Amino acid sequence: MTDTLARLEQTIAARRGADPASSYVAKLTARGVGKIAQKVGEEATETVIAALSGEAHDLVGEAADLLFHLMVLLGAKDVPLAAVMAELDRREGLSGLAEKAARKPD
Ligand SMILES: N=c1c2ncn([C@@H]3O[C@H](COP(=O)(O)OP(=O)(O)OP(=O)(O)O)[C@@H](O)[C@H]3O)c2ncn1[C@@H]1O[C@H](COP(=O)(O)O)[C@@H](O)[C@H]1O
Repeated sequence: MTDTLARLEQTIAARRGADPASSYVAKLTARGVGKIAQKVGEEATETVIAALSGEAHDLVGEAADLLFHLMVLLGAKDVPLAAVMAELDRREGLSGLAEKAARKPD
């Protein structure tokens, strides 16, 4: 799963400077961070709508669009996927500590 996102990160990095006529990543990147962020917002909204009123396969499609555009945004801001994964790992560790503390006898 993480491998898929890691491969996508590499593909996006490789395509960013390609010809916008042949690459959606290049075309979107050329329009700037504001446009990329706007696309993330739109895809997030479409994901919410699919979750509330669509079929499961609609949600899968919209979630894929959202993740893809989020990856383009991270790339445009030079934020590596590894940094996001590390933050999730850190939170997982925190939640483990909280669980241990809760289980600790008085
Ligand atoms: N995962 C995706 C992916 N998901 C969605 N999309 C594109 O995202 C676009 C979203 O469509 P929209 O109608 O929302 O956007 P739009 O038509 O540009 O309209 P605007 O809102 O921008 O005006 C479509 O053109 C989809 O093809 C993607 N384009 C590329 N990828 C990945 O990126 C790789 C590199 O793609 P290229 O840069 O095109 O080579 C591909 O091999 C894929 O792995």
